[in-house]
Formats: sequence, C-alpha cells, structure tokens
Amino acid sequence: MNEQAPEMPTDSPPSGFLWGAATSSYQIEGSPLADGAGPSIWHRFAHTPGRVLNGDTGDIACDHYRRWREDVTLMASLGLNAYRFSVAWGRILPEGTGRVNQPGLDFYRHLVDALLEQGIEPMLTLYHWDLPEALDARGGWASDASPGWFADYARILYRALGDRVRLWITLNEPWVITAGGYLFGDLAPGHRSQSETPIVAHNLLRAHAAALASGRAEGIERIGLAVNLEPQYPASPLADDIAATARRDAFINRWFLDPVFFGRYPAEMEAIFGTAWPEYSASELDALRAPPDFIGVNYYSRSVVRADPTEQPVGARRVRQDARPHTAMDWEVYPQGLTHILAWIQGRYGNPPVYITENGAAFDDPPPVAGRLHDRQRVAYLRSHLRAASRALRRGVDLRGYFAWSLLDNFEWSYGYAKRFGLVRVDPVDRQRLIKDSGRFYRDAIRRYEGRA
Ligand SMILES: OC[C@@H]1[C@@H](O)[C@H](O)[C@@H](O)c2nc(CNc3ccccc3)cn21
Repeated sequence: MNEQAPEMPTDSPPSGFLWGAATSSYQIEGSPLADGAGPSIWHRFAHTPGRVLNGDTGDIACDHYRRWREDVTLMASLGLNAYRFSVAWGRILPEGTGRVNQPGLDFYRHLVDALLEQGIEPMLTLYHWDLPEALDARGGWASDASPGWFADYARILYRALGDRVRLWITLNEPWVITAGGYLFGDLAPGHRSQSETPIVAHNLLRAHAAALASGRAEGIERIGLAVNLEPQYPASPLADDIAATARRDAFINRWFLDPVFFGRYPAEMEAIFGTAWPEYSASELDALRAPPDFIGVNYYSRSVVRADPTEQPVGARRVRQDARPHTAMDWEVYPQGLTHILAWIQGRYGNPPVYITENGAAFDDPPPVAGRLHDRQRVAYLRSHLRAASRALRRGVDLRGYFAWSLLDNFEWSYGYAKRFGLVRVDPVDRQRLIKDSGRFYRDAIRRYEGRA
C-alpha cells in the first residue's frame, strides 16, 4: 500500500473549507526578548530549574521569529490555505498594559501580509498561554483586573490587523490555562491552589466576553474560542463509574462552554470544588454568556473513566486502554472520539460553526534517511482522524476547517523538545526544516479532498 495515498473517503468538504496547520508563539518563535518584547510567564517558568524536561527553554525554539518568511514558503509548499498562530502579548505590550511596542506589531503584520500573499488565511489566537510576566506580578489571571487587561490588548490587535485578519480566537484552552497553571501546577505560572482555580476560570470567561465585546465594537465578525475537548466513557456500568464520568465530562468539556453558551456553570462544579466554589449572582453568571462565532475544537484523544476518591478534585481517573495504540504522550489513538465530540457539540450547543483547530500526535520519529523521514504512525493518525472528521461532516456538523497540530516540531511545554508533533521536522542543532512523510501525506490529502489529485 502506498503510504502516501490518502486512501480515505473523498467526499468533498464544503466549499471554502480551510486546510491548515497550527502553532503558538512561545512554542516556535524564539527571540523572546527581541526588539523590545517583555518576558512572559513561560520565559520565567522555562528558566526555573526543574520546571521543563532537560532544562529546555523557548529562547530559540524553531527560530521562527527570524525564519518566518521560510516558514510561510513551507506552508505554501504543503498546499495549506490557512494557518493558525498566536500573538505573544509581551511583544505588543511589554508591560502587559500601557506602552505599545511597534516592532512587535510590525512582526505580526509582516507575517500576516506574507500569508495573504500566498493565499493562506490567517487565524490569529490572541492568547496561547504566554501572559506577560509584568501582569503575573500584578496577580495574573487571578486578578479581577485581568479581563480589562485582555480586552485592551485585544483591541490594539483588532485595530492593527482587523483589516486583514478575518478569523480570531480569544483564548486557547481556558481549561488547560486554569488546570495546568493554577490547579495541577505543571504549566506556567505553576500554582497549585483549589481556591484560586475557580477564580481564574471565572476571570478567563470574563476576559473572553470582554474581548468578544471589544471585537464587536471594532467591527470584527468572526471571533471564536478554542477548547480542548476529550469525550469521557465510563469504564463500567457501575453507578460510581457513571457518576465519575459525568463529573470528569463537566470538569473537562462543559466547564467553559456551558457558561459562554448558557450563562451557567455545570451543576457538577460545586461538587468538584466544594467550599472552594464561589457563590455567583445571577447577573455575574449571565455576564459570562458570550457565544463565540465559532468553536475551535482541539481534539487529541478520549478518556475511559473509573471512580477513584484518591484522584482529587474530581474523584475520577483515566483508565489506560492497554490493548489500543498510544502516542508518545501516552494518549490513546481514538479517532471515533473526534466524530463523537463534534456530534456532541452539534446537539448540545445548536450546531455552531466549528473548526478543528488542533489535531495531531507526538511519536518518537525515526531519524531521517536520504532526506526522507518515514513517520508512519503519524500518517496513520492523520488518515484515521481525517476520516473521522469526514464522518462528522456527513452527520451535518457545521465543520469549516481542519488545522493539524503542528506545522513544526516545537517546544512542548513541560516536555521541552522531547515530544515532537510536527508535520515538518526541525533539526535540534541547526533548526533546518525537513518535511516528514506526514507532511507529504497531508499535502496529498488536501489535493484529493479538494478534487485536485
Ligand atoms: O500537547 C500538544 C498540544 C500543545 O502543544 C498545544 O500548545 C496545546 O494547545 C495543546 N492542547 C492539547 C490538549 N490537551 C491537553 C491536555 C492536558 C494538558 C495539556 C494539553 C494538546 N496540545
């Protein structure tokens, strides 16, 4: 069988379907303090001994801040018609508020103009985890002032790029920002506080609403919210496992979407956080209602769930499915879960427009041989998940695009450079780019789906 053949249903996607790849600022750019940029919480976190595997930092990363022209050419060679990236807040506002750093704005304007010249639609994420250090020093996302800081930052970007960027995302994965940064502590700023966690989540929801409102005031029409979604399946029909599954579903999948669509939190949240869960007035909850123009779905895997009182605060844990394939992140390969979660959104939130804003896998890639890198497991992952997306389209899901995570091997947060998700290899020494077989497969799949093969 030809590894390159997409070999999947070629029922055409809707016209205007976006075929992209995704990245984020701290993970690929490098040069974190160049041209007047202010440090982010990830700059500090990565430079704190013990926080990131092997002491890796984003000081160079993929060197995209200097190689961005080459990378736009690479995207065009892959046949992408869209590219999702994030803006480093500290390049625009070194102190997080106040003085605007023009060289930072210029970098992103040049990148956007180069994308548009290649017929590549930019999708701009305002926040992908790299909060300015100066704002963390003022309380960060736990501060009541954080929604205002974020709306002001967003307004600067809307005004600078709103005439050429049509797709905007306020926050990337408020659940991971909250759980990783404030509850479990494995991500910046590395807090472990059950009392702080619901406050941070509430401020992130207020910040999304404020950035949506400031975008509307600037005439921006397509503003989304990107969420990590992970379908939860009970390990047994036992009542305890069913209840634990519902709690974990609320904790991961409904905590942020229910407030923005319904103006209420899932009922399970109070049971999960107990006395740490604040009292909210009806007006405070209604102020969270800020339905996005589209949902960005970041899908990687599912969870099979068993009740476990020792696993706090949810009282549930993931049960590894040993008989099934797993990625290098130890995430089960489960493409059916993508179809299920897209159908779930369709049913629960009224079939809103959806983009798959992240989908991909880390595997321990073989070394390149004669200028080729045969990442067979990643090809298989992409093929099965494109099929799963195709099944969702056939069920009437309003799916508008697919963004592979990631364009490049990059800085994988607390794993540093040990986990590689790229369609394109980045050499750890000289940062040379090499398109993997998965990149070639994706290029051929785009042509096939678009009827050009
Ligand atoms: O881990 C792969 C990517 C990561 O590089 C992106 O920056 C981030 O947007 C991203 N989100 C997920 C979703 N799941 C997740 C779950 C728990 C912790 C961290 C991520 C995976 N990924």
